Amino acid sequence: MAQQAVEGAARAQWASVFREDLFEGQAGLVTGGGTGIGFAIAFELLTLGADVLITSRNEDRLAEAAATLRKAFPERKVEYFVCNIRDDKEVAAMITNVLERFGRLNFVVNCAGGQYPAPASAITNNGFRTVVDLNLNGTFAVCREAFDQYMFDHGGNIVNIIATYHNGFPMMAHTGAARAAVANLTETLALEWAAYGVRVNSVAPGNIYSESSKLHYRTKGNFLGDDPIAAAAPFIPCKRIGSTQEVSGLVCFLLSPAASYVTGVTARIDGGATLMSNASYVLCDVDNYPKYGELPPEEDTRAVFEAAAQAKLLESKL
Ligand SMILES: CCCCC/C=C/C(=O)SCCNC(=O)CCNC(=O)[C@H](O)C(C)(C)COP(=O)(O)OP(=O)(O)OC[C@H]1O[C@@H](n2cnc3c(N)ncnc32)[C@H](O)[C@@H]1OP(=O)(O)O
Ligand SMILES: NC(=O)C1=CN([C@@H]2O[C@H](COP(=O)(O)OP(=O)(O)OC[C@H]3O[C@@H](n4cnc5c(N)ncnc54)[C@H](OP(=O)(O)O)[C@@H]3O)[C@@H](O)[C@H]2O)C=CC1
Repeated sequence: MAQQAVEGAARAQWASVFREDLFEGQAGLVTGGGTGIGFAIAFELLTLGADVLITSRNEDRLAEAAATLRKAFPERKVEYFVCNIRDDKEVAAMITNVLERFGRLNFVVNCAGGQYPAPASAITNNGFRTVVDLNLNGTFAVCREAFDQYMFDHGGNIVNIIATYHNGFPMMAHTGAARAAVANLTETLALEWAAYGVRVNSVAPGNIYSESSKLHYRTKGNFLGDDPIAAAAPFIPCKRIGSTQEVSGLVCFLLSPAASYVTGVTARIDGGATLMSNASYVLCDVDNYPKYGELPPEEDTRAVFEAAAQAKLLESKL
């Protein structure tokens, strides 16, 4: 969700599909909560009654996001804390800080992460290590600190945002390996921590419309122009990319009591994209697939379909 779009927007415009008091009395943490998917999750959790601390490296962006959230939710506690999740000491201090401010840590959403696109042969060892450090080691450090400092005694709920690494991840070898490892970590933690009343799940988004995803592949010289994530639409079964609100809805479900019997899963949210492995099946046109949340303007999507058709990568148009 573009932060600017929320600024000044009527709160009802972003209303959640869930019950308004779903997370009343709860408090928790969203890493990467100042931008994109993390911001949408923080926004929805606040909508549903929770107090939220957002964290990431860039203080200016965090402060701006927190100000926007406080304006939208004056009755809630919105806090921020600068933390590089690749630094173990900063992670420990960040979890301590959440507990000092809220006195509890009912949920953690690990949304901080990322990578750069490059063919495997062009990824240096240090580049690979850096991306693994961010997405795997950083996520582990946050989970373990949250457990040691609070959830061991009180139970809790963790959702890790990863990515659809399934069937390999061309141009993303580092993040594919790290995200697959987090999916496995999710299963192990779910097993070990069930006895403590802690659920641990992952959400694996496919192509999602966010400010940074638009920029993500630009260096690749993609044939479909400025928004390569959106350019994937013709090749996804539902023929569109996803919104940050759709990811947030799934996270809120997993954090809710309706998911009490769900632990250790990785839920894909990709419009069916990772099912595209059957060479004998050609995607049909789609004109009535449901939409939810902020998506690219219709004319941009149409342009993407026309460009794909012109490049003879697609027979049909939208
Ligand atoms: C179907 C699903 C589609 C999935 C699409 C996914 C979309 C998204 O994820 S959108 C979110 C995107 N947001 C981010 O990725 C933000 C976070 N990313 C980063 O901060 C960087 O990418 C980072 C993980 C590499 C960390 O950056 P930083 O700490 O600044 O790293 P260094 O500058 O110290 O570099 C370390 C190492 O990595 C090499 N490197 C960094 N960037 C690139 C690049 N663009 N191309 C090639 N190599 C890069 C860098 O050169 C260093 O290696 P050495 O040179 O060997 O030392
Ligand atoms: N958008 C998409 O299509 C997809 C996104 N994803 C993943 O979902 C997550 C959110 O993506 P999205 O919202 O689109 O992109 P963003 O770039 O907006 O989100 C990444 C967030 O992680 C934070 N972050 C990055 N590195 C660190 C670090 N070392 N320590 C703490 N925080 C850090 C960034 O803040 P700061 O720079 O201030 O540290 C930023 O808030 C990411 O993990 C992304 O890879 C997965 C699949 C698809």
